[in-house]
Amino acid sequence: MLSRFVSARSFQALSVLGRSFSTTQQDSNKVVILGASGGIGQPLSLLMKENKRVSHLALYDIAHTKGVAADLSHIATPAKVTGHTGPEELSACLQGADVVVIPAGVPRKPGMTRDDLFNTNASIVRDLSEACARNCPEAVLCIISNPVNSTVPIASEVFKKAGVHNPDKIFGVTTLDVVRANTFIAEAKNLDVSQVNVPVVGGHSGVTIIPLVSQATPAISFPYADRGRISERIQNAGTEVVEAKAGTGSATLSMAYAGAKFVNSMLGALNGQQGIVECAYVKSDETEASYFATPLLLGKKGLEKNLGLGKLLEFEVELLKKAMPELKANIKKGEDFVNGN
Ligand SMILES: NC(=O)c1ccc[n+]([C@@H]2O[C@H](COP(=O)([O-])OP(=O)(O)OC[C@H]3O[C@@H](n4cnc5c(N)ncnc54)[C@H](O)[C@@H]3O)[C@@H](O)[C@H]2O)c1
Ligand SMILES: O=C(O)C[C@H](O)C(=O)O
Repeated sequence: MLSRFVSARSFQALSVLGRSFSTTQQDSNKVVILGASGGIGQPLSLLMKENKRVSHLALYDIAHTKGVAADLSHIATPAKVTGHTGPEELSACLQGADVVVIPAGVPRKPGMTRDDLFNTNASIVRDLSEACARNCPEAVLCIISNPVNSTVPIASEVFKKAGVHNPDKIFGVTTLDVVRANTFIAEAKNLDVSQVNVPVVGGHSGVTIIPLVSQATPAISFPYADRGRISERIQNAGTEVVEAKAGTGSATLSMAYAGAKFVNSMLGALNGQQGIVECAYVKSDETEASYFATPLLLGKKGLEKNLGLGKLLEFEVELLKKAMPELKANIKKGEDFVNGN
């Protein structure tokens, strides 16, 4: 009940903010983007440059960052933009950060799973997390790099090793799953998409993505077969984009939109806005998986209250059961990677 109530309020707050996710208020926040020259990094940086909550936008990548920063710096919005290239410029980029967003790493090609990215992206996220733990241990981390089911545990283990772990400040960004669920369900039911909010829980890969259509706002229902079809489409939406892009990458523009939405919510909460709820993948006691996405009430210190799973339909309980083995294996793989097991 609380979850419904808070979700609806947060949804109204976001509606008021409008589609650019900017506010009329000028806050003083440093946002860092690691992987800023990439397919997600560039449009996400553009959206962050437009956000009035951002006073300093610091962009880091191993290549092309100076050009992206110079380009964005000409936009007539208040955020100061700095560009940082290569490991020797990483510490300066991170110092004083309030929020660090990580879209660094390789994307999928057709035929690959997100777990197939582990070999390349695990060490990228580990090394960037080590730099965060050293330079901005108090910052909120928003991890986009796949496989999210494993990269979030990797970052947490790195922070634990450094003695600075705060589970309320490490988030796997699963907002794109919610954005897709809202879009597909609004289309199917001929609703105004700006009024639709569908929680998506679990992880961020295939069967671990669990849309909770029974908890949608406004309340909707589907016949059993349609419920199965729409849930599968939400679970496979990333693959739909990977196949349409035919070897040139995965979702970038919709991910930038989703990332900007999540970071704007986070900045709002960190700066004292109340009642902000987003689904994200965090350290969790809600299920037998030690990391799990659920609706979260955000606050001045990051995660304020996990709003949990709520009441599930039998259909959703079955989805949850199917997700567990893959999710638990992905989490263990990430933890073992850092701890050398
Ligand atoms: N969480 C989600 O919902 C979601 C959605 C879409 C994509 N993704 C993931 O986001 C990641 C990035 O996707 P993309 O399309 O932007 O890829 P991309 O290849 O276009 O961009 C990645 C960027 O990361 C940079 N990079 C590589 N190693 C780095 C390092 N050590 N430090 C800093 N930067 C580094 C590259 O130079 C490049 O600019 C992928 O892993 C993809 O699977 C996640
Ligand atoms: O599908 C991918 O590989 C990228 C991302 O996780 C997505 O959901 O679009």
